[in-house]
Amino acid sequence: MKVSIQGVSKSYQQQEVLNIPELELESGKITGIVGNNGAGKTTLLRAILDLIQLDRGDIKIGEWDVAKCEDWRKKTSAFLGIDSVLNFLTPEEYFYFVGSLTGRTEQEVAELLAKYENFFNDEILGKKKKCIRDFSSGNIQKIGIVAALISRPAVLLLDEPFNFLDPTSQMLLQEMLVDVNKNYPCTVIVSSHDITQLAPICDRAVLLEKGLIKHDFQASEHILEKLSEYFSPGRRIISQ
Ligand SMILES: Nc1ncnc2c1ncn2[C@@H]1O[C@H](COP(=O)(O)OP(=O)(O)OP(=O)(O)O)[C@@H](O)[C@H]1O
Repeated sequence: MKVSIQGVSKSYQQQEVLNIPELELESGKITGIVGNNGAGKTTLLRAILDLIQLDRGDIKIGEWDVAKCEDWRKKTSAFLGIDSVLNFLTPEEYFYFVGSLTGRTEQEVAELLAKYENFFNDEILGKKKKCIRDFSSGNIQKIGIVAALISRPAVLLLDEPFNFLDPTSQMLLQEMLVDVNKNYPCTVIVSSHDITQLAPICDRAVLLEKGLIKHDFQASEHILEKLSEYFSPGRRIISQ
């Protein structure tokens, strides 16, 4: 399912933080959203999820205008950081709750969780009454990411999913994203500063700078090399 962005603008205190005349994120691709601090990555993801009111513009998921209907929500999942996880629940309670929202039985959720056993590394499930807030940041991150995968969405948005994860878990997450993208199939939109983890799995990387699309790299253009060049400290000094 594609995501279409048309004539979008958002300002805070008269400062425009997002201005995207046109952007289409193709169905079934993995798109990376990259940019320096404050570039507008989270704002873009929140706008796609209709969590902020735009000053102008339209965003569609499939044929659904996200601001005008709710149907797209059944096909869309997101992880927007560890603060967005219901941390007073145990992991199991949270997974079954999220599953119930999309009509999954406990058996279906349990089967899906078994698929992520390796990612959980025996740290998440079966911890009795331990609430999510008492887990480490990396493990809360894992809980939030897997919860977003439970509905097997047609569109998946992840904000900084590699944060807090150990190197093995980062590699497993790469495999998980490629798996959902190819096998379900799912349009994956990932914002991250971690270009070494992100670039190898991306079909495309949209680079934001001060709310504008500065570059739009395709996989054939050696995304990691281009991004490494863009983010090199030397370049920032030269351009100042
Ligand atoms: N609710 C808000 N009120 C005021 N300004 C905001 C608000 N939300 C975002 N901004 C501003 O919008 C700009 C873009 O923020 P955003 O969080 O989208 O950037 P980002 O690319 O995700 O940054 P980072 O990499 O640091 O997480 C920033 O200047 C930020 O201060």
